[in-house]
Amino acid sequence: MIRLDRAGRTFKVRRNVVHAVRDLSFSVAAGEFVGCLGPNGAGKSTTIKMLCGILTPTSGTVRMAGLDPARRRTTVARRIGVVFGQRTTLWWDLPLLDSFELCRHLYKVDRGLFRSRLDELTETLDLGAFLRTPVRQLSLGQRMRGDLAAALLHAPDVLVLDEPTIGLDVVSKAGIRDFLRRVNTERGTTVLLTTHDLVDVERLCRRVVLIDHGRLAFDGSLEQLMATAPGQSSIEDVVTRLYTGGARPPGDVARQ
Ligand SMILES: Nc1ncnc2c1ncn2[C@@H]1O[C@H](COP(=O)(O)OP(=O)(O)OP(=O)(O)O)[C@@H](O)[C@H]1O
Repeated sequence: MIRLDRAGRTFKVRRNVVHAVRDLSFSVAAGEFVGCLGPNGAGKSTTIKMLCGILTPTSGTVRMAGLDPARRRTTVARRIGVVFGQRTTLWWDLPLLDSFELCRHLYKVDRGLFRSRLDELTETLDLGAFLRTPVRQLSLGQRMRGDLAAALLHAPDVLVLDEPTIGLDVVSKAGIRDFLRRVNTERGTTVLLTTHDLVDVERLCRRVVLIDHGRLAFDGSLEQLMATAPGQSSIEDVVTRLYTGGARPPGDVARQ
């Protein structure tokens, strides 16, 4: 469903080249729930942006549902749902319901299907009390639930999540995790989740890919991840060890 083959992305910053992602290869099969980990500046968001077609790789190839996201952006957009936890995709001044209606138009979702999906999402994400509230007046937790609903209204095959639990309290996080688990197990939606919250990973992901300095540093099951540091009992200790293993400054910068 998702495939990166030696994908790379550089950015020119004045006279420097930043290698945000380099030689990155991994794939995600239909129905998997995969966690994408990495320290700050590792290249996770850049990877996600390439998968969504927001950024074009400067080397290698990226495929989403067999399609090149940069060339087939509209088709790919209909197959995927995306949530950027740090930035809403909803219309700030509009009531949540109007944002959903705009999504319906953008994704050309049949009115009857939209109604039934909206009813289902309203119930499972408990949106009823604030459907008519402008997005700018929503709390972070309410807004995140709204963003998740917007990402799923067109029933995508793949859900790509960039830090969807950032800033949420423990109860809100638990609710979102429960919802995501159900989306994956009951609907069979493929999920790629980037997060710094290791509880998200422990509770949701059967497999983990770890990116460090733009490169793949680990790809395996949660059990295999834990086995990389025998004697460490918590995932936090294991991941800290992996992050600090070959520590280099973030954002590997090479002089041109
Ligand atoms: N548009 C851009 N222009 C220049 N450099 C960029 C750009 N976007 C990302 N970078 C750089 O690429 C590297 C990877 O950034 P990216 O946002 O992908 O990391 P990340 O793993 O998502 O980090 P975080 O966990 O902090 O969100 C960083 O060094 C960052 O500064």
